[in-house]
Amino acid sequence: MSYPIMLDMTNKQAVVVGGGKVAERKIRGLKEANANVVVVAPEITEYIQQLADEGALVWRKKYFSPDDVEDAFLIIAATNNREVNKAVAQAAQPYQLINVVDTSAQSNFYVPSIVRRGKLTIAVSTEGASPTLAKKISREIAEMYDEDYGNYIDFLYECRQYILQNVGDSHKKQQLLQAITDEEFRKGANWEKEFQKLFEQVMGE
Ligand SMILES: C[C@@]1(CC(=O)O)C2=NC(=C\c3[nH]c(c(CCC(=O)O)c3CC(=O)O)Cc3[nH]c(c(CC(=O)O)c3CCC(=O)O)/C=C3\N/C(=C\2)[C@@H](CCC(=O)O)[C@]3(C)CC(=O)O)/[C@H]1CCC(=O)O
Ligand SMILES: NC(=O)c1ccc[n+]([C@@H]2O[C@H](COP(=O)([O-])OP(=O)(O)OC[C@H]3O[C@@H](n4cnc5c(N)ncnc54)[C@H](O)[C@@H]3O)[C@@H](O)[C@H]2O)c1
Repeated sequence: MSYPIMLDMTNKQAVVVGGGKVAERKIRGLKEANANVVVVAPEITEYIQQLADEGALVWRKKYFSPDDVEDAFLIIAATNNREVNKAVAQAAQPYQLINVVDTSAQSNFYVPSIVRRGKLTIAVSTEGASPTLAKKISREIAEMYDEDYGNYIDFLYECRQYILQNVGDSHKKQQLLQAITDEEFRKGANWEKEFQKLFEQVMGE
């Protein structure tokens, strides 16, 4: 059984070996998470080229060599050559995060299928058993949580900060934190106003 975590990749170096369509998908995810991306490949897709042109990533136009991953926090081996991918895995130190896209046994993490709604991230993984099913399930979940959830989560964040700062009584704190996540509350037309009402009510009790 794997241990699921959310990684803060801000300003951390991610080295992606290979520049094809699988590498591209991983790079999209890494860029979304503000990683410093380095791509090592003799050839890259149009999209990766575009990012390189914009200076949004560093392209080392070359075949892989072990020194490419020396400074990496996270490594993805995504070439179409199993032997090269294996060499990348072997170059990784035990303390580096490594994902080999064609041999999960050489990886120490999998990339899940995700749904994002602002600060809400839902990750689905089958631990490599069926990436297709993981994708299917995450598409089903995407239907359940519409785009507006992003705004709602931002609002919850603000509310929670306010509650933590202003409410000492742990029971009332709990009551408020619970109430703002009620389905009924979320469906309300004016969250701010409803929260104010709720706050006064609970604090007045
Ligand atoms: C979720 C997602 C995330 C992402 O990549 O961003 C992801 N694969 C996705 C799609 C996808 N991958 C494949 C197909 C074609 C159909 C099929 O074969 O089923 C499709 C479907 C499609 O493309 O539509 C083929 C495939 N994938 C792997 C192998 C090798 C192997 O199994 O050994 C092969 C066979 C290669 C071959 O021989 O051709 C391995 C892995 N793929 C994983 C992740 C990790 C485990 C995920 C999990 O926990 O289940 C793992 C172990 C390693 C890793 O890459 O981290 C992403 C969906 C993104 C989305 O939501 O849109
Ligand atoms: N994990 C996944 O989600 C997933 C999904 C589909 C396929 N795959 C596997 O991923 C592999 C890659 O698929 P793809 O469609 O991206 O392939 P692709 O042919 O589009 O791209 C291969 C890339 O590897 C580069 N490359 C080849 N030799 C290299 C070397 N020695 N050093 C550096 N770069 C090198 C090429 O220049 C190219 O950019 C496939 O072999 C397949 O087994 C994984």
